[in-house]
Amino acid sequence: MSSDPRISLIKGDGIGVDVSEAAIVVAKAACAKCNCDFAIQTINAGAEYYRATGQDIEPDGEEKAGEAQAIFLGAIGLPSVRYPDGTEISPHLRLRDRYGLYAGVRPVKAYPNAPQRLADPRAAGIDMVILRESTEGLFYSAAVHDRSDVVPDTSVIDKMLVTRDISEKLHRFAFRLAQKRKSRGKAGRLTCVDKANVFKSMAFFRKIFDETAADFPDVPTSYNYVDAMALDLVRQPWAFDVMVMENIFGDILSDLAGGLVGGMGMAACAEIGDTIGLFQPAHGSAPDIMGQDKANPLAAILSASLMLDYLADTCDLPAFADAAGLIDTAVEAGFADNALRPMEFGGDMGTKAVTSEVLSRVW
Ligand SMILES: NC(=O)c1ccc[n+]([C@@H]2O[C@H](COP(=O)([O-])OP(=O)(O)OC[C@H]3O[C@@H](n4cnc5c(N)ncnc54)[C@H](O)[C@@H]3O)[C@@H](O)[C@H]2O)c1
Ligand SMILES: CC(C)[C@H](C(=O)O)[C@@H](O)C(=O)O
Ligand SMILES: [Mg+2]
Repeated sequence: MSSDPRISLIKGDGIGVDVSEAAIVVAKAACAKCNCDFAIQTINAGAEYYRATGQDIEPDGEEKAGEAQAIFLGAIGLPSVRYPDGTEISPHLRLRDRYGLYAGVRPVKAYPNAPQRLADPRAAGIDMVILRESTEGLFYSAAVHDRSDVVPDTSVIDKMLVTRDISEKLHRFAFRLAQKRKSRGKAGRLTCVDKANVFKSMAFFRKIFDETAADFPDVPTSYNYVDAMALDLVRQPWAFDVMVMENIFGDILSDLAGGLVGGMGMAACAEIGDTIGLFQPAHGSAPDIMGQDKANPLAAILSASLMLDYLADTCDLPAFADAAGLIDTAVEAGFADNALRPMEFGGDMGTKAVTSEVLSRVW
C-alpha cells in the first residue's frame, strides 16, 4: 500500500466542482515535479447531493473525510436548496466543528497587474492574513450545537460563544503566524479585531489575547474594533499584517479583503485544527456564473498550495513545501508577466485557460 498522504476531496456545488478539479490538477503536477504525490478519496456532499438524496453528505462521509491527512473542498451551497429551518446546506460547518478546525487562515495579497480597487499606489503592497476563528463565535448556533432557541414566528436567537480553550489556541496560532511571517521578511504584526466595547464575549476574547501576548513580547500588537477595521481595510489595508478575530467578523471581512485584491477568486483559505486541516477557496458556488467556464480558479489553486505546505509540515515531507513553492511562484510570475488575466477582473481567461497557464508554469 502506498505511503503517500491521502486527501479527502469534496467538490461540492456550482463552480466548486470546476475550481477544485483545477486545483487538484495543478497540485498533482507540482508534486510530480518535486517527486512527491498524494492519494485522493472523493466524498459526495453539498446542495445538489441533498436535493438528490435528502442527505447533505454521503453515509459516513464526515467520518471518512477525517481519515485523510487533509480535506480539500470546492464550495458548498445553492440558495435554492435549504434545510427545513430555512438555512442553506452546510455540512462543512459540521466538519469544522467535528475536527476542531478553529484557525481559519485567509491570506490577502495584491498581485502585480491584478486590479487594485484602491487608487493609492501603496495598495500594491497589500499582503496580510485574516485569521478567523472558525468553530464558535456567532457560528456556535449554526453548526450542530443549538437549533432549539426558536419560537416559531415570534423570536429566533443565535448565540455568540467564546471559550477560553479555543481562544487561547487561536491567539497562540496568531502570534506564531506573526512570528513566522516576520521570519519570512513580512511585517510580523498582530491586530486583535473585536467589539470589546459592547459585547462581554468580545471583552473576554481581548482579555485572552492580552494574556497570550505576554508570552510573545517580540510581536507588536494593536487593537481595532471591527467596525473601524472595516474602515481601515478600505482606508489603509497596507498597514496591517495578521488580524485575529471572531468567526462572523472574519467571514465578513475576508470577503471585503478579497474584494480589495481583485475578488473572491483570489481568496484562499486554510482551516486548521489539531489533527487535520481543511482547505478551500473562501468563495461560494457562484450560481451567477456556474457552468460557464468563467470562475477564477486561483483561490482554489492557492488553497491547494496551502494544503501542500500543511502536508509538508504535518507529514514531515519537505518535497510538498517545494511543490507549494512552485505553485506560488507560478501565480506570482504569471501575474507579473500579465499572462494571468482572469475573466473575474474583466480579462479574457476563463477557468480552463487560467488553469492551463498556471500548469504550464509549474511544469
Ligand atoms: N465555503 C463555501 O462553501 C461557501 C462560501 C460562500 C458561499 N457559499 C454558498 O455559495 C452560494 C453562493 O453564495 P454567494 O453568491 O453569496 O457567494 P459567492 O462567493 O459564491 O459569490 C459572490 C460573488 O463573487 C463571484 N465569485 C465568487 N467566486 C468567484 C470566482 N472563483 N471567480 C469569479 N467570480 C467569483 C460570484 O460570481 C458572485 O458574484 C450560496 O449558496 C452560499 O451559501 C459557500
Ligand atoms: C457558506 C458559509 C457556511 C461559509 C461560512 O460562513 O463560513 C462561507 O461564507 C465561508 O466564508 O467559508
Ligand atoms: Mg464567507
